[in-house]
Amino acid sequence: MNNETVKVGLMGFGTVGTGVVRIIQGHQEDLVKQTGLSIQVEKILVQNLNKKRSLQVPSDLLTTNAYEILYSPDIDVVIEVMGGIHPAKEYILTALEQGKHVVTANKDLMALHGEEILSKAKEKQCDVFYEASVAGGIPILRALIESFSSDRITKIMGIINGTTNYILSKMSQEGADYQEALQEAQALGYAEADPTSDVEGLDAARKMVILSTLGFHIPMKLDEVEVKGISQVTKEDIAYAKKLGYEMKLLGLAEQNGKGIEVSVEPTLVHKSHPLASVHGVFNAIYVHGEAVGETMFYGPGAGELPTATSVVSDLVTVVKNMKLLVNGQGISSSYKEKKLKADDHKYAKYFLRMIVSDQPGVFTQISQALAEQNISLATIVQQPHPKEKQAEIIIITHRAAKSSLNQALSQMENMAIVSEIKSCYRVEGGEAEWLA
Ligand SMILES: NC(=O)C1=CN([C@@H]2O[C@H](COP(=O)(O)OP(=O)(O)OC[C@H]3O[C@@H](n4cnc5c(N)ncnc54)[C@H](OP(=O)(O)O)[C@@H]3O)[C@@H](O)[C@H]2O)C=CC1
Ligand SMILES: N[C@@H](CC=O)C(=O)O
Ligand code: NA
Repeated sequence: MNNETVKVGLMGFGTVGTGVVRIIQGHQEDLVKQTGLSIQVEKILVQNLNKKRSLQVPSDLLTTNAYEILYSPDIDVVIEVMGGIHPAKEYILTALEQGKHVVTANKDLMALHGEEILSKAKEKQCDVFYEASVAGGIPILRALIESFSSDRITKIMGIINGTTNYILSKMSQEGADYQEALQEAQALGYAEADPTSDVEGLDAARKMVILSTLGFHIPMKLDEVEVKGISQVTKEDIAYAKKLGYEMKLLGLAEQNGKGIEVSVEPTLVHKSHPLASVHGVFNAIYVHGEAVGETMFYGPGAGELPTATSVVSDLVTVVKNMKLLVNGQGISSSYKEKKLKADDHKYAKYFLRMIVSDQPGVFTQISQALAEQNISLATIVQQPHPKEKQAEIIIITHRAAKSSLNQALSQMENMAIVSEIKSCYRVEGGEAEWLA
């Protein structure tokens, strides 16, 4: 940094990188007013110098040589928006080793190697901020770190993947086809380079690692998150959910009580009276419950060029303000609480079950009995006709039950002669079950 300009090395010039350059250029006057310094993009790392780009920049700004950024004495801050683990991790660690501050949107990396990166930053008295990594444009990480620092958070529940919310909304509202909706999300720049991580829930799981680590002050690990994606969700499931007054959402859930902590990502039926049910398209929302504050909710765009870049550039502004105050690296807090994961018999939820059974007397009784034996009581049980002769479809919504009990009841029902197939089983949040109209 000279007295007037902070120089930035941008690693990645795709969806988010392009937005970062647009915002730094377009909002320069405000940035100068807020920080007292001008911000200049000095170099941009890309893979392919000849690629056609939606934003033109002088050709000497682009490079394929990361060292021109990492070892440049002029560059103060590195913004990593390339994605992936390698070489992004090595680049970030090198940047910190060189005393450069880092802003990243990389949840894959922060979920897996966040501890190592933050501890290197602390050692080097550098900042590392990653607001864009969770829920693109929503300022949720800063809210957890700063705004809730006086409270004890008990539950974080969120729609934190824009791609899957876009797909589920299109399927629910327009009856769109799964593949068609996924392709649209890809064309809009919402999906990851490999969209499997979006649709199989891994992207959301990585974000839940970040949210639960910051919210509960524990070192959460990715393999401790139970993950189920949306690729098995059918149009029938979505239609039944709607009939019963629910929306199908891919929900991330992190909950803690005296029995421990549970963190999961799974398709969930959210009752229409719950604020998360009205979050559609690429929008994300995170519901946070704190012992003192009670219920709060944060809503906004979860992906896309400018929303995500807004978070990146706001992190950059914080770095620059810290540089002026000489306090870089001082705000990094470590996980100081003991982590205890809940066993399945302490994980409670309501469930939606759909199964194909023989259409004969006594079926309801046998199914209800299998559930009652596991101490699971029913809120709703409905029989629907099934196109196959002598078969019927049963839809159940349970009251709150332990996960271990539900699993036992499911395996018992699977072995019953009257049950041909258990089609689906989803967690249910909010509302009371209603009868099918
Ligand atoms: N897209 C979104 O809405 C959001 C994305 N994120 C995260 O932001 C990051 C960036 O995402 P996004 O902008 O969508 O990704 P893109 O695929 O659009 O862009 C990636 C950019 O990085 C460059 N790049 C990739 N690998 C290398 C490498 N090894 N060496 C040099 N350059 C490389 C590419 O170069 P080239 O252009 O030459 O191919 C490209 O410019 C990811 O971590 C993503 O998870 C977070 C929130 C929202
Ligand atoms: N692929 C992600 C992008 C933002 O993190 C999503 O769809 O939410
Ligand atoms: Na965010």
